[in-house]
Amino acid sequence: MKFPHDFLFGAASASYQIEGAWNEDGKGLTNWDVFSKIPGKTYMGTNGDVAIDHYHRYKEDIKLMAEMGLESYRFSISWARILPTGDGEVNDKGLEFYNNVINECLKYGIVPFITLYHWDLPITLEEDGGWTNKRTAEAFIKYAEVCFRAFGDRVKHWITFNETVMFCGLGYLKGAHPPGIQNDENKYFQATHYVFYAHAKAVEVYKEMNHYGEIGITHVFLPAFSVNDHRENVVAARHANEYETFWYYDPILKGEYPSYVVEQLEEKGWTPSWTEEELATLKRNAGKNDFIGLNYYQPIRVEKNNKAVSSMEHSRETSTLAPGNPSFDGFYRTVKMEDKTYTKWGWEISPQGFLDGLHMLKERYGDIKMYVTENGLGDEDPIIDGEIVDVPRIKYIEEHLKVIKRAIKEGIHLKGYYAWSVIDLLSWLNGYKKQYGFIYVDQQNNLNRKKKLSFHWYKHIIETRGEEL
Ligand SMILES: C[C@@]1(C(=O)O)OC[C@H]2O[C@@H](O)[C@H](O)[C@@H](O)[C@H]2O1
Repeated sequence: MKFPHDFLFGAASASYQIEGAWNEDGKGLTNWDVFSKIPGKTYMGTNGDVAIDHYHRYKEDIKLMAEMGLESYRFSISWARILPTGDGEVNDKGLEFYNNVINECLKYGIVPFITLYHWDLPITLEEDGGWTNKRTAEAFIKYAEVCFRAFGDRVKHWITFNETVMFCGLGYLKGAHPPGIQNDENKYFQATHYVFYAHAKAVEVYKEMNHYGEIGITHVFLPAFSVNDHRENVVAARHANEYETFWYYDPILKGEYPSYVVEQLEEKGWTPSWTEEELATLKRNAGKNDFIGLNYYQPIRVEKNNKAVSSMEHSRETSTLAPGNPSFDGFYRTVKMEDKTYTKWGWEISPQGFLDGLHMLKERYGDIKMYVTENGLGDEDPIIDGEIVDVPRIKYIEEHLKVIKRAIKEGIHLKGYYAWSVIDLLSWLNGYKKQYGFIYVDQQNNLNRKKKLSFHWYKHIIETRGEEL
């Protein structure tokens, strides 16, 4: 059986991780331009000043995507290219660049799927409190409207935010992302709320424009499962799902926060300073979401944490989602299990965990349309006789596509798959060591591009619409 005719086979990237040209053509400074240059913050001091120079080589890259037969390309817009000071004047050169990228995609019949925010925030807003300041939410709504007006005639698929839990969690709890704050639960929850508020307002603005496209948000999908059937561990898994999944999906799809978490925030004094108008905005717009994007890499296996946890000291290493760490509130800890398989970065490889998680989402949220907006294997790809033989990545994606096909058969409303990543790119915390792409970029040789084995495999899967999977 083939994948449905309207299922999109895609691949993804993000502006800071591929573009470079960090200070060209009127682009403003971002939080990552500054944070990545603080000694010790990134792996081997890597940063996105050049990245893989996609800003100058986008035509070559999109031509390669077309050769792969890619049906859709998910990429993000750098806010600071459009509004260099975050909420001031529009930069026409920024509009020009993304118009060129969109038009290049359409030239090959590749459907552009745009993420408005993939972590690179104009520094003026970061320095004014970032997502803990409502000004940033208001600025995002202005930025989104500028993009809808400039590109909305050709772009019909919009994601507002990528992985809120990552830029808020790593920004205010673990300190591994800007603004580099550790253990500030009040700021963390406040920031997530203003992001959800900004999302709801952007949905409202988009729908009022009658562009007849679709809009949603992308979250990390990290379904939690108990390590065994002991009651305290089952409770721990429920706690993890409430904080890591329902806190993110409920305000979007239900228009209200999960009561389990709200009650505990009140007890702990972590309740965001939200207003009735903001809460009403979430409620009013929940039903207008067209889809939810899932970035699935792994499930988590959890058990109750019974060790006292003082204020935790975090590092880049404890921030890469490998198992073995306690949750921010100390309630549970993730566990590496003997009978599971893991990537070199300690992420469990579990297509079954994805399928089980999808059914959990359907049970809670009904028949909402979903896209897999990221899935892929971070690896150090073997090079044999000059060829990049990334067989592990082929096997990883193959197994997840098989499960996606099965999920569709089981009634899960999945409409597309975007491999992370279309091309090797800069990882925020792993530099260029952790590769994800179908296309290799030679960091030692003029950033030359080269098709990997997986490029040819994915081309075949797309051509045959995955019939053999
Ligand atoms: C932490 C990490 C990684 O480097 O492995 O997870 C997978 C992937 O998720 C994406 O949303 C990030 O933009 C991209 O950089 C990657 O980030």
